[in-house]
Amino acid sequence: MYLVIDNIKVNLKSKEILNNVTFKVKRGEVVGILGKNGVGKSTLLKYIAKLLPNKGKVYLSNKDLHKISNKKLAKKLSYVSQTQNGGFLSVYETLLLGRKPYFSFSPSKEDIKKVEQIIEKLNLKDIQNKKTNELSGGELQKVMIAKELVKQSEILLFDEPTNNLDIKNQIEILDYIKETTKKNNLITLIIIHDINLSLKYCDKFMMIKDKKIIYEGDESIITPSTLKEIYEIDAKICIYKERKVVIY
Ligand SMILES: Nc1ncnc2c1ncn2[C@@H]1O[C@H](COP(=O)(O)OP(=O)(O)OP(=O)(O)O)[C@@H](O)[C@H]1O
Repeated sequence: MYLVIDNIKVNLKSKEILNNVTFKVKRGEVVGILGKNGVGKSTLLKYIAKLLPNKGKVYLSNKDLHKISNKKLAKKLSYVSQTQNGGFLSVYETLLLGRKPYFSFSPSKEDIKKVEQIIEKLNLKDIQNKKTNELSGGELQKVMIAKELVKQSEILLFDEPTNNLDIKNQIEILDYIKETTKKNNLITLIIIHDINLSLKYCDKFMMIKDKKIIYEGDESIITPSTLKEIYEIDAKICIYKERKVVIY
């Protein structure tokens, strides 16, 4: 079963941002989206998450996800944006809110169990009673990722999920995202600027330029020449412990 994006076109304020974007992602795969600032990476994720005026042509098992109710879509798909705002709810309450698509008035034992599991897994115990507007940027980012992960949806969309995190937290979050994608056969799309991190965690890559995906495939598409074309940089690639590493 695949997530299929079929020839989408996105205009924002009458400017064409994406045109002729088509791809499919297999279950169990983490796909890294690469490209320069402003090429439309976030726009692509927002489109899939049904957050833009343009809609349609996003299929999961032949079903157009934009034609199901928002409540059903909220269960199927999780989206974490690039910027986060805290509020007056505590971390614990915020995580419970992540389970909201599954309950009407009060959370079930199952919802509470899932929240406690993610607190444990992502080491959030020390901050669970803090209000989210009293967290550091990195803590807040981690909580907002956890809030989406606790939903256990089939499709995970992350827009630079680790940009505020220290290296230990980056590894912890990306390890968990990869582990849960494999274990639960999810579909994960992740915008990531650190190419070496993307090489460590992504199974496939999409490179965006000129409003479309110009390269798509496994790590073999990450080469000095594609990096030059995408980012206009001179990079070298070496192999360290059987892993491809990009040197800028
Ligand atoms: N609400 C909007 N209205 C009009 N134009 C927009 C809007 N949001 C984004 N854009 C424009 O769309 C283009 C793509 O933006 P997008 O945020 O998708 O880029 P990106 O590749 O995610 O960039 P970055 O790496 O900097 O996050 C940019 O030129 C941006 O100015």
